[in-house]
Amino acid sequence: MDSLLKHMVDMTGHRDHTMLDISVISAVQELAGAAQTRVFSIATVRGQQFIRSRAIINSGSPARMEAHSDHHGASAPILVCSELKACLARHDTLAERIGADGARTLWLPIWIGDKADTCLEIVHPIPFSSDTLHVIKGIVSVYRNFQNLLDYSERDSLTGLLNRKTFDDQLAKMLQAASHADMPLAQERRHPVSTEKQWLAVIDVDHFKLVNDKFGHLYGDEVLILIANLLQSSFRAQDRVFRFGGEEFVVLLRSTSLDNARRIIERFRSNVAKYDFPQVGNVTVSVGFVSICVSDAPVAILGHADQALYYAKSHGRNQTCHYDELVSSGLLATVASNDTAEFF
Ligand SMILES: Nc1nc2c(ncn2[C@@H]2O[C@H](COP(=O)(O)OP(=O)(O)OP(=O)(O)O)[C@@H](O)[C@H]2O)c(=O)[nH]1
Repeated sequence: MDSLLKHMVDMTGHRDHTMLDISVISAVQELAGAAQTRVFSIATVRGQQFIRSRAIINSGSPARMEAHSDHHGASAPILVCSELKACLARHDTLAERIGADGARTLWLPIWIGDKADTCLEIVHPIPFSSDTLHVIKGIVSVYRNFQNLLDYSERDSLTGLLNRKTFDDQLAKMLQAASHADMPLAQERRHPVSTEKQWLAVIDVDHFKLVNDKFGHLYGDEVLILIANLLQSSFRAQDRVFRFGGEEFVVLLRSTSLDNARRIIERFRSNVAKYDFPQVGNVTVSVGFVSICVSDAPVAILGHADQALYYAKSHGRNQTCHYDELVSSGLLATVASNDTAEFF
């Protein structure tokens, strides 16, 4: 019982999804005496379900995060766990596979509302006793509630998008991980190591004050919600969309080429321009984007994207501008300061 309480205190002491994952698999592993415990994400891409391992613990070893770049490998079609696929289709909470040697693999999807995008997997050489199963289910319930709470604190209440604080955390983590690992971030702006990079786009609704003034704040709010929906449907599952504040949004685009980044951003911009907003009619957005360099400070990366956005705003709006192109064509100037570049 002491051990269970210790794990509960540990799990609920975290303010971070990764640490919560690590503590839940450590708790399950110890309390169930499992051979292996894993937590993975379940994502649907073009109608197909995939699983992606997030953290794992093997008997006798410490728990660890599953390190992988955001784009390549690491995902497996859910068909490798056919029992889990069937369980998800039934909206059920438990699936089991019995191996030829009698070993059990247990899957416990974490349902939040009618969505399960996280699952625990426990491998055990023999069947679990009903008491152990009861404890595991209890841990899963605490994990689900706490994940729900963390999710709530990371999101903007109007649009449901990730909020500014989450953006700050995720960009800092992305830069930190890239500086320790061989991730496809540009090392230096003039010498990219790969044609695939991470990108940051800042999006601002054009003349949004006019929408509020003419139609009122409720219609203004509805426009923001509909733009958030268009953002989520226009970008890919591995990209991250944030509401930065007011009528400004930020997208982190993962591992793609300049041409792809531009095409995806332009697809979104034109989706907004074509959309018939109830009552309000036509709304447009301007976008500034930049490649993320591991050597740049977050404030400099945002500053560059903002400069490109400002250029788009002051040259007609309803357009996408790429920071590096503006600089190389002489339309924006940079001044080298101590360790970053600044603009005037
Ligand atoms: N309805 C609504 N309005 C908001 C919200 N947050 C910020 N705003 C409004 O967004 C407007 C932003 O106006 P400005 O910064 O002047 O920019 P703009 O009118 O979009 O003009 P440009 O950016 O130059 O195209 C202000 O009127 C804010 O009150 C919100 O959550 N809901």
